[in-house]
Amino acid sequence: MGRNDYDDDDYYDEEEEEQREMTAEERAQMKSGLKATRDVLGTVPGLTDAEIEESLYYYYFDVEKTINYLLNKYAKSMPKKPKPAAAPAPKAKASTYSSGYFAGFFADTPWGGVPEDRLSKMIPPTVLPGSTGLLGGSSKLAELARKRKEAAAAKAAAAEAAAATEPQAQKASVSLLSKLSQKKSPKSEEPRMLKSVSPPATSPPTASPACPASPALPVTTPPRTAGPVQPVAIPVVPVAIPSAPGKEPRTKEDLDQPTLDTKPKSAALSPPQSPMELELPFSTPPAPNSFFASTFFGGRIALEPPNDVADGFKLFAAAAEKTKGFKGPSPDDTVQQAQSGSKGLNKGAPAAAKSPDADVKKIEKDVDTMRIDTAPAKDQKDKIDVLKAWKESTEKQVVNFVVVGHVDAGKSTLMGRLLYDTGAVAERTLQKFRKESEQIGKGSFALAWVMDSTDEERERGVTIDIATSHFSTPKTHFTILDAPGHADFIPNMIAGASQADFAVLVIDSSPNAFEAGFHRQGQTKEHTLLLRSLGVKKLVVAVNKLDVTNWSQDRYLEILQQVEQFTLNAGYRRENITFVPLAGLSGINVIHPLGPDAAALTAWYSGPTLLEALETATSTGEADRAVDKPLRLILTDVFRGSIQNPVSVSGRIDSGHLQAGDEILCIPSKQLATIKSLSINETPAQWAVAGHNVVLNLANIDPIHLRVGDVVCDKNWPLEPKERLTMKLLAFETLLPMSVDVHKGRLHAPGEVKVLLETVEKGTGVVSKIRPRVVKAGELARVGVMVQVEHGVPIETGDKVVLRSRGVTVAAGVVE
Ligand SMILES: Nc1nc2c(ncn2[C@@H]2O[C@H](COP(=O)(O)OP(=O)(O)OP(=O)(O)O)[C@@H](O)[C@H]2O)c(=O)[nH]1
Repeated sequence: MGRNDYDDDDYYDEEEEEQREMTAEERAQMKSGLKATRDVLGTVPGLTDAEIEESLYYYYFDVEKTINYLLNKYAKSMPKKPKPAAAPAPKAKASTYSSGYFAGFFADTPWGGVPEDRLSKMIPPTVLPGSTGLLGGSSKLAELARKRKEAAAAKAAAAEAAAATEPQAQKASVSLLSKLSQKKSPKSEEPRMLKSVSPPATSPPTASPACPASPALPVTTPPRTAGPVQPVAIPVVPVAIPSAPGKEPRTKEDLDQPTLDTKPKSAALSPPQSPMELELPFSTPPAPNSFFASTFFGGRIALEPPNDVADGFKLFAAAAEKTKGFKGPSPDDTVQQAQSGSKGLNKGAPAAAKSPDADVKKIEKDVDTMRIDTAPAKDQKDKIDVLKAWKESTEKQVVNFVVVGHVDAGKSTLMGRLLYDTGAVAERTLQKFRKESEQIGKGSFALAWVMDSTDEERERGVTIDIATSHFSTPKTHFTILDAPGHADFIPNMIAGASQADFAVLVIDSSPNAFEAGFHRQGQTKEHTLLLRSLGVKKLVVAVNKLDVTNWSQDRYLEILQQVEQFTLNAGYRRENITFVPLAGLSGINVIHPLGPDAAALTAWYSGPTLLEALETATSTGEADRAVDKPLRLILTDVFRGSIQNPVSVSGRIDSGHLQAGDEILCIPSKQLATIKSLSINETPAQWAVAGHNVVLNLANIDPIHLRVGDVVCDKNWPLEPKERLTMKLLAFETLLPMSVDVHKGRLHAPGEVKVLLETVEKGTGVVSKIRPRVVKAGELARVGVMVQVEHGVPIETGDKVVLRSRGVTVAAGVVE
């Protein structure tokens, strides 16, 4: 067995673990942890240093968890006034994840090397009230969210008024959380975070650190009376769009709050404002910087190592959770379920999902239909030489791109403009939206509505999937991938990015807006980095809203320099990045550079328009396509095309090619099917190659064998479904043996990080530690992941996979 292999018994050896000597690093951690714990707890009768050390060891030197545990254990003997827990968290030791740490992880990714002055503070995408747009909610969604928010606020106000007049009624209606906020007795001022998680019932158990005996977190239990919020306990519900109504967006100060803050977070303890919040025991609390963000920026600002108090809560949450899977649906499961349950999604749900009480006539009809659902596979001699046909083809090339950027950067408006100016949207439609948007005093959103209006997704009320819009030029058929919605942002983005040839990064150049999107709580950097780690190599950077700066060349260059430096450090090659100054609202330099209004721009700019940049990114994209590799197509939908086509599937061909009459293999069901006919972007076709978005009408297969996320492949080059994956990955968060969601494009499966095989040194690839107990954020490692899906998942060597846990991206890497 190779050193990277693992099997069912491959857990840590408890005895061996207990007997082994501590390393120098561990001894140092022990020393600083002991001091930090004592600093917070002070002298507690009966609490010895040995016990603190034992607890620290058990909790992987995590000070916060240790304190949590000891506080609970010695609650009774604690002095009345414990040391203010709001005191600054024990200073993390200097991070080893300095800039340049990640160099070499992605072959062409010079991670790090970010100059000091460019170091920035990043946060996960913020849920801003009413925020809208691509990868962040459409304008219509914003409207929906706003209305919901208003309704919720009105309801809350009414409840408050009623409560003021009738205390008894208040008592009955007020939620547990509001009770908590009312009980702000001195006692409740005790360090709440410290009490947030129940430690093991007795003394630190001697169970294997890999399989802590601590109980699983009470996933569904509401907080106890004096208990704090449990940020990790509740799955994200996609419809819980706004943060606490009326609450200001998070400030930098919020984010800088030490975790040991004794003050209850107002978002967590304020009375619920809506029925949704009554269900959820907390509003999204201000989160500390994610390690994902910290990892990439190598900054001093947020790079506490995992044993630091500030991140200990998260680590404890992960460790305390049973490694045998989530107790209920994982956050990403919740998102997926919400998506699947939405009206209209997966129009043709597999027959297996139908009720057994289906109408007999319907069954007969289906049987009849199945009779025509047979198609002979083509003889070899009838086959088209697809590669030859493709090379000789004068057909338009087909290209997908995903649009990202900070909230309000103007993504929807810009894409609306593109659709309108290229003729994909009729003048009449725009007029209609102008009128409608003006009626609600938001005339400037008309173009953004164009973007939303082109897809039936918005008809469903909530955009629940990746929406697509199309436009064409004489040479190219473009598909815009739009994955709106905040709560399900990352899974959708993973799916969107996995289908994209390149990305358009939209930047708001107006004063302070660029800085907000790029430096502070902005999403610009996080989007860009996540895209890169998902394999997107090309960027078109749209420096938008330059009209606001009077087409200032200086402003354009200032932005260009900063973004260029950042993207190069993030692993993009200079030749794959194109900057375009423009204004989506007026349309200057989107597809037309000229005109009287453009004089201020053309005075100093003679580069490409946005459309030209898209075409250029496209042509370089062709070379990347694996047209002559084995066929791989991940299903994005399974549906009933028509009576003649009872089983249809859609997706983008990742590699290889296919043609009508081909016999294909569906994985993981391992069922063969025949392609009766196909279409590319709704146009009937005889063949298709990598990069094409196709609908395949299948014969000789029961739809019960087909699921979204399955892979269609060449029967002669089958893909073996895997239950165990060995991954080389970059950890964005502390990684332990823990439950995770495994994402590859649309594929989404529950799994478990089963064994940490080794950590690997940057650049050199030399193994730095075998069987580490944890992989810290920022470390490169090889890990074994077990997928908890019958028959395994269609993932193969070389695939890029993202691991998420409790709605947070914890690692991304390549399957070995
Ligand atoms: N002056 C000016 N304003 C613009 C331009 N493009 C967009 N805007 C305005 O910026 C605001 C936000 O535009 P959206 O297109 O909704 O931005 P978005 O990035 O899609 O927003 P989210 O979906 O919230 O992320 C709207 O009021 C637009 O009218 C532009 O080129 N110039």
